[in-house]
Amino acid sequence: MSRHSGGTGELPLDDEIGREQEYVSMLYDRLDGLREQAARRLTDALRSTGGTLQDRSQRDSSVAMYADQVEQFSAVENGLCFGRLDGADDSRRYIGRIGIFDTSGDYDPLLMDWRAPAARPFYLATAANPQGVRRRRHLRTRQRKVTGLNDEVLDIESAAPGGHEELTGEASLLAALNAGRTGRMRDIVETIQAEQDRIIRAELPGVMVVQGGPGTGKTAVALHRAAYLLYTHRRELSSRGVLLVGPNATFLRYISQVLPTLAETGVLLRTQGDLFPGVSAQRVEPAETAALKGRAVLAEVLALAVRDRQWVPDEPLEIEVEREVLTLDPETVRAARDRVRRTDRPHNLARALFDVEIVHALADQVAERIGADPLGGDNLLDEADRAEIRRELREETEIQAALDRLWPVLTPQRLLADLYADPDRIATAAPMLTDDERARLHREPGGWTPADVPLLDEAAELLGEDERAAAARRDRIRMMEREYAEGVLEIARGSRSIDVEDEAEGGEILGVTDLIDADRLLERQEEADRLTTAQRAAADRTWAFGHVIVDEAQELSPMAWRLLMRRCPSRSMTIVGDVAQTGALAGTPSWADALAPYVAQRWRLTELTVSYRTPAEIMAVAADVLAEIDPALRPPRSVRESGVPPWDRAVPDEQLPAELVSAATREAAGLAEGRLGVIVPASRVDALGAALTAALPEATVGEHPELESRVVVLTVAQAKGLEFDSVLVVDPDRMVAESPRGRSDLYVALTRATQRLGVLRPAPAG
Ligand SMILES: Nc1ncnc2c1ncn2[C@@H]1O[C@H](COP(=O)(O)OP(=O)(O)OP(=O)(O)O)[C@@H](O)[C@H]1O
Repeated sequence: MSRHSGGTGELPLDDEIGREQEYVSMLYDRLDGLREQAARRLTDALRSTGGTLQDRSQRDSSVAMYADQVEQFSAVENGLCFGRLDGADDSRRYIGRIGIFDTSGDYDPLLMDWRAPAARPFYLATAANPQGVRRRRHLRTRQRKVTGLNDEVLDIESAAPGGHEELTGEASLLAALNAGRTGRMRDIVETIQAEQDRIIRAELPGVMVVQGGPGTGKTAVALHRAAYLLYTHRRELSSRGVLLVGPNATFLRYISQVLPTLAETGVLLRTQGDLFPGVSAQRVEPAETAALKGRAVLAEVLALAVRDRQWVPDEPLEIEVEREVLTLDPETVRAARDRVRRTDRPHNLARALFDVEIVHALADQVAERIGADPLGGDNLLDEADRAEIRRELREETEIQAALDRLWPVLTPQRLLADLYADPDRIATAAPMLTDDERARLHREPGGWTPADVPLLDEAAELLGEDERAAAARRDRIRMMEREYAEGVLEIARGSRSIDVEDEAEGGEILGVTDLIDADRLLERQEEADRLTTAQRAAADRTWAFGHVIVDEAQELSPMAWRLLMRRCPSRSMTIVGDVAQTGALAGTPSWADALAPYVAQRWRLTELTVSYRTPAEIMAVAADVLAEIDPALRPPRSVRESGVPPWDRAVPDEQLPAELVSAATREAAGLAEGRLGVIVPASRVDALGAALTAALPEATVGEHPELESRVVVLTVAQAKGLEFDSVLVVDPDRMVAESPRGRSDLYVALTRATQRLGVLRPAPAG
């Protein structure tokens, strides 16, 4: 029989586990009850028809609410309850993923949401500062079964000898850190540490930067903060939404499970490449080109590119209208253009003013001609006649065609594609760039890169939204509404499985999805705002989020910052990253530089100092590389040692693929569970990836590698933010040589392992 740590001397462990099992089983019964109730209410709301507009709108919000609840109650199934706090006053509070109340009695909390203020001592209480807590208990569960306990008694005498006072729930923490990785990030709700808790629960307004070395839990903290903010500021944030931006699609897949298991589905996860609705930026370009496009000067280039489209012809422009020729001379066009420009309206919205100016000038010509007094007196036409002429001219296709040439209404995509495609346009728009830089911008149309997205956004601001853009937005919303309606029905269908023992009810629930399909649900809900906030925000470029969280924020270029700041006019932001890990050439080596244009000095810096991922032995290797990046930088302190020294071996280059295969085979075989990451220079990923996948069927490589495979081959850019139990870093010198920020890349590569690290390098020739 095992004993629980920090033994209490009260009951034998098995009895204690038995008691906790009774309580936990009761909580699961309640959870089932809540889920069934929500599923039943969802079914009823879906089935009911008719009523006034207000009834229908109310029903639509009920459908959304109950669908959400069913999802949330299902998502918290694993680890529903993970802790207990015993107070010095003999009170007892159970802590879990959601709050559950005793609805049959006094509404006492049976389970307290980890985000509630009363749950906070679970993360902060220490023996030195027990905050009214006598004992903190971590409960370990597998599915619905309690499998173990860890107790900490919070008084100085009973504190476990050799324990780290600064760690809360040390035994549970170390168990979590040493567990095999699955290829998906897990939440850390059971073992959040005090320095992390302070960041998670920091106040909502303002810009907070979280700087921390590799493995200090920045991503975990960012995700838990999103969940905390939505819980604590629900009313404020539920209508404006929370946006979380990550570095690439692989990373977003890696973290995608975390928020649902915290019962939060309302956060929009996006990469920079997805931040312009309607564009999916998949095209690849050289790092130097991306860096150039990220520079702030591109905002000026785009402004000039827009002005360049406001054309003044060199020669008079002749327009034939009903067999008569009207002439627009350059001076008239220039004067009209200058007057319109002075209004400072975005280009597309200013077009109407330009039309008025030009039509006026043309109408004057017509009036001169047809209204001239043959006797030499004043013109015979009055203002009403002239207005009629203007109205008629405006309808003429020839005139509209001329206006389209002089001041074309443009989409951001059109503007940018035309600019890139034409060296003359680039020359006019970018006089401040060098010849080489201008040459870099030139390219044929065909898809967008992530670095184009902030430029499209900038262009959209300069152009303004015209009718076509508004129509495209409505189409996107319509499409998402359909997906949403299908999602709701899927939840209704899925929720039936909870009811399998209740045949009659189960039959009824199934009946609903037979009765109504997504199209009808969509039609029925025509009048209401049916989409979740996150969905509406995703379709709308001009959406202003209530809070924006950026992970790996050191990678953002100045142009990307401009885009993000537009999405968050309230400047309520959490910016998470590590300037020592900056890989992108346009990324930031300084938070102050990146933020100064938007908030000047009004941002606060918080730091995470302990690495939970990287064991001390591996951190020592990475520390040497960090010192080469900047001798003033200090690596985070590792929370544990793995007892396994990292190895470093040089082999002749021609033998490197074979050596790598055998090292990977060995490492993979040594993993009881967990994952092996093989991180290689970008220029070698194809060849080494092919060698590994040929030899190891469980290996995967590619643009979006399958992270759940046991062996994953990736470049540093792909490995950013990820982790593996064991890591092989291949050809580190080439990694460093491949980019001006190569040392930061190597630092990232060396800090991805939770247990073991091997370095394989080609031996110097001769
Ligand atoms: N309090 C904690 N309890 C349990 N695990 C934790 C805790 N804090 C961090 N971890 C674990 O440490 C690992 C690293 O966390 P995370 O990926 O958030 O670090 P990071 O600072 O974002 O790293 P990087 O800069 O390398 O991307 C993850 O496996 C995470 O679950």
